[in-house]
Amino acid sequence: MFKLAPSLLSADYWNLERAVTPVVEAGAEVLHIDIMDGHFVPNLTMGPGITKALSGKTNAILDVHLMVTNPENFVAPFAAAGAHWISYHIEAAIHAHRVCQQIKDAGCKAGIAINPGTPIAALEAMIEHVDFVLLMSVNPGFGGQSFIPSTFDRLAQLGDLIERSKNKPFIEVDGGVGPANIAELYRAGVSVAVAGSAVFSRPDPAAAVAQLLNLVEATHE
Ligand SMILES: O=C(CO)[C@H](O)[C@H](O)COP(=O)(O)O
Repeated sequence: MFKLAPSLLSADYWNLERAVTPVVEAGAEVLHIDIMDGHFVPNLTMGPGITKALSGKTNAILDVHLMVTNPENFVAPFAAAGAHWISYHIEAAIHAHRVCQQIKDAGCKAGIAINPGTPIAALEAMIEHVDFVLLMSVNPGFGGQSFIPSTFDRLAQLGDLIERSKNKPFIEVDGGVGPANIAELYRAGVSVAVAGSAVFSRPDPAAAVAQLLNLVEATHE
């Protein structure tokens, strides 16, 4: 089942409740929470406090994307704060297998994220272990960037890798997702699409969610 994951990076931090409630009511089942450390990526965002503030206040899945070095230091605090899914970067994890196990032991789904410049083959050893792959379709660090078209080739490569694997992680795509590409991404095997500016920078975020979900739904007609 396809899920839309609005990214809080583009939400109104002044009143998160007012930002989040209508998009969840409009059908967004996942809230994507971007954690940036100013080191792995050149930007700073939030810590576990925001995740904790949302935990128990919404039915949405809390999807924490760690764009940090030393991800092993941040699994426990985000799991304790109420994260349901936690992803970390293959480029940042020296002990990728250990981090995956930490996430699962904490009771969360484990995702491995990969940057546009990293070969898909880098995921080979982890594909048997993770619950999902977070394929970046922009270079991480900022919202509102343009979707990188070669993501579609990479989706095909990732699909082949998953096909050869006994484990079947789902695919989440993040960056530059909007009305122009969401249906094609779904057809290419994406189960969860992150959308920041295409939801929260629109005048009516709930209507934007409905439009994006309808575009996916229309592929079944
Ligand atoms: O991880 C991210 C940036 O690193 C964001 O989740 C992503 O960029 C979403 O924003 P937009 O949909 O505006 O591209």
